Amino acid sequence: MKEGLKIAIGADHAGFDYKQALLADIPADQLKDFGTYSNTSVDYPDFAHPVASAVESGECDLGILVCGSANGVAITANKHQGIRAAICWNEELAVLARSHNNANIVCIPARFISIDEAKKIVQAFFATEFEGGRHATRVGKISC
Ligand SMILES: O=C(CO)[C@H](O)[C@H](O)[C@H](O)COP(=O)(O)O
Repeated sequence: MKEGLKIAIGADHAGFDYKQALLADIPADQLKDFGTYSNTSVDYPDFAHPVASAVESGECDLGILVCGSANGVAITANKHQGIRAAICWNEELAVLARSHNNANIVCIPARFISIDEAKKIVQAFFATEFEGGRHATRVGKISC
């Protein structure tokens, strides 16, 4: 984990166990956990919006969102103007999300990958820098 990086994390009940496993790899002083805090059924927008707001405001540098398919949290997070949330189900997609799309939130499909895969995806996401160049031109055209 890059020193000084501040990470926001959130999940619904379907992503709770994965969120807890991911917490173990992030220093507590670099982390803000927006919940949920149990396996009790909840609504994913209630956790995706706070994570997206924290990254959008600059309170946090990058975000992690976890739900069953990653669709719900990604759809919700991408409603925020300053957010580029990417669904990643392998490491290569995580690298491309950062290097080509300057994604600032990684969305994990907990019901479709293993916890070990999720950990590798998050590490790859954090370890990759945006390439800029031609990709910056394209990312600049995303916001309407
Ligand atoms: O948004 C989703 C579906 O695209 C997430 O995967 C949720 O985690 C899922 O809908 C939760 O489903 P449940 O049957 O209420 O556990």
